[in-house]
Amino acid sequence: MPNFPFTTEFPWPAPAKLNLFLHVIGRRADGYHNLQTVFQFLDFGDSLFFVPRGDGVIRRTDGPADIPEDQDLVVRAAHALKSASGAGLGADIAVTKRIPMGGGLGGGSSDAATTLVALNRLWNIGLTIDELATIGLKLGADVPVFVRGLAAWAEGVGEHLRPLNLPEPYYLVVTPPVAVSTGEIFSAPELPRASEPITAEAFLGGEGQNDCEAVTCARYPLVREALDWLRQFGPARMSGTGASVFLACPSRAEARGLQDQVPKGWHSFVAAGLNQSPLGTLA
Ligand SMILES: C[C@](O)(CO)[C@H](O)COP(=O)(O)OP(=O)(O)OC[C@H]1O[C@@H](n2ccc(N)nc2=O)[C@H](O)[C@@H]1O
Ligand SMILES: Nc1ncnc2c1ncn2[C@@H]1O[C@H](COP(=O)(O)OP(=O)(O)OP(=O)(O)O)[C@@H](O)[C@H]1O
Repeated sequence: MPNFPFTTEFPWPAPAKLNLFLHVIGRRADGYHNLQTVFQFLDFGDSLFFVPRGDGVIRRTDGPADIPEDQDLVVRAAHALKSASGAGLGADIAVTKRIPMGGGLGGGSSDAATTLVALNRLWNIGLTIDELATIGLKLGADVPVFVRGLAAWAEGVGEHLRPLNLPEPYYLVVTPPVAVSTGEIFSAPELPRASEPITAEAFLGGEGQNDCEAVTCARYPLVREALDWLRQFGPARMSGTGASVFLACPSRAEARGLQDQVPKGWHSFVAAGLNQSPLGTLA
C-alpha cells in the first residue's frame, strides 16, 4: 500500500444538527417536500476514522451492527465519490456512533458528508465543496448542509442554503426510545403541507414551528411525552421528523441541571449550538 500523507488515525467529526424550525411548504411531483428550515450544528456527534487502501476496496471495519455494511451511508458515500471522481483508491472506514439513529439529528447524513469531505482530501481528488454537496444531495436531503459546514437558512429539500449567524446557546436534547422513519412522516396523509413561506428575519424575530410535530406525536406517543416533559421548562421543539426534542438553555450548568431530571430510559445530552461545523475547519 502506498505511503499516504494521511494514513489517518485521528477522528474526523460528524456533528449532529438541529432543525430550529421546520415548515412544510408543499409537495413536489417526485413526492419530496419543499421545506423551510434552519440548521444549526451541535458540538456532539459521531467520529469517523479512515485508512486509505491502494487496492480500491471500500470496507466498513467498525460501525452500527444493525445497519448492514452495504447500506451504511458512509459506504454508500465512499462509493458515490469513487464513481463520480474516477478515483482508484479505496478505504477502511470505522464509525463510532453517538448520534441516536432515527432521532431527527441527521446522524446518517452527517456521517455521509464527513466521508465525502475526508476521502476527497485523503484520495487527493480535489473536488469542490459544490461538487461534494451535489453528490451528497443524492444520498440524503440533509447531506449538503453538513458538507458546507455553516449554520443555514434552508429551502427546497434542503439544498438551497444561506448561512445564518445565530445565537449559540447550550441545548438539552432528549430522545425517547423510538426511531422515527422520516419517510413515514412525510408520506402521512394528515401531514400539513401548505405553510405560508416566512422570511429568515421573521424566524429570527420568533416565528416558526415544526410542522411535523403533530403527526410524529400522534404516531409516537413517547415523543409527545418527551415534548410535554421538556415544555415544563421552556419552549421546547422537535428536530426534523423526530424523535428528538430540544430546549435552548441560558447556560451549560442550567442544561445539565435539567438533564439530571430526564426520566429514566430516555437518551439525553447537553451540547452547544455551533454556527460552524467542526468538519468545516478540516474541509
Ligand atoms: C426532515 C429533515 O431532517 C429536515 O432537515 C430532512 O428533510 C430529512 O432528510 P433525510 O433524513 O436526509 O431524508 P432523505 O433520506 O433524503 O429522505 C427520506 C424520505 O423522506 C421523504 N422526504 C424527505 C425530505 C423531504 N424534503 N421531503 C420528503 O418527502 C422522502 O419520502 C424520502 O424518501
Ligand atoms: N451511518 C449511518 N448512521 C445512521 N443511520 C444510517 C447510517 N447509514 C444508514 N443509515 C440509515 O439511515 C436512517 C436514518 O438515520 P439518521 O440517524 O440519519 O436519522 P435521522 O437523524 O432521523 O435523520 P434526519 O434528521 O436526517 O431525518 C437510519 O434508520 C438507518 O437505517
